[in-house]
Amino acid sequence: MSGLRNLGLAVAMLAASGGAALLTWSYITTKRRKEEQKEDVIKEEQKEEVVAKEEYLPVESQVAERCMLLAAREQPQREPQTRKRQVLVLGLDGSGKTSILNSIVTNRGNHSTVPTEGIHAVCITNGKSKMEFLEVGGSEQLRPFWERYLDRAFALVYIVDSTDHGRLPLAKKHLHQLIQHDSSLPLVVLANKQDLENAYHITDIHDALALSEICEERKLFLIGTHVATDGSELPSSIEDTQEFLAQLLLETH
Ligand SMILES: Nc1nc2c(ncn2[C@@H]2O[C@H](COP(=O)(O)OP(=O)(O)OP(=O)(O)O)[C@@H](O)[C@H]2O)c(=O)[nH]1
Ligand SMILES: [Mg+2]
Repeated sequence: MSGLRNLGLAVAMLAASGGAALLTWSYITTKRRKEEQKEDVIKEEQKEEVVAKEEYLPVESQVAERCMLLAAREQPQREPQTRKRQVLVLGLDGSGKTSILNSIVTNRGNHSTVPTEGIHAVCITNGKSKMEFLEVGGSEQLRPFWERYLDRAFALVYIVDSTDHGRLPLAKKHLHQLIQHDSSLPLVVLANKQDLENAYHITDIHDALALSEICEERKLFLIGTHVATDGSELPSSIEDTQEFLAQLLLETH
């Protein structure tokens, strides 16, 4: 629109005062272009500052840093901001988020023994599709940060410890608060630790989390999972979750 306006202005000036006006106009537009370029640089710098500020929490894993470096090297051109490749992984502390992510990365049962004190990111490349999983620790101090990461995600994976009966109401409260922020974000609930004897069955988890109250328009899945303790092969439930997310990513873009 402003290009058209400039052209109209140039034609009018030419008609009125000949070639000198064209030179004047081209000088003005060159100057304006330089000013615009300068503004672009300033805007880019401001944007980077915002992105830096948005990294609220220390990145725990070196895998994440490597993943980000690789991503930066592989993609000289920035992807459009609308292209979301991130799966946000949330759930109360001890529910098994890191253990599940470690198992996906190593392709076998891989338990975590260290609570996540910030964020933990892993990058999975499957053929041409690349997906980032971002876990934010589930401790009480970190839960207020959870919702800040929702905007970047194309799906939310919410993990519950199926044996932590006493804290299911708390897990439910946080889940319902989170999904209020985005009415269409696909939700995958993993009822983890199904290997343990006292684990609630997924139908009990369905009821305890009041999943029937979640709007029908949202894609919602509930899967029973466990992480093998003996380092054996990735349980099929986790493989299915991974495949399902890859499919969701394809559908979303
Ligand atoms: N038996 C069994 N134990 C599990 C399973 N998944 C995780 N655990 C154990 O549960 C504990 C917590 O697992 P984490 O993966 O660290 O849990 P988290 O959700 O990442 O916890 P935070 O990082 O503190 O939010 C660890 O001792 C794991 O070994 C599972 O499927 N079965
Ligand atoms: Mg963790």
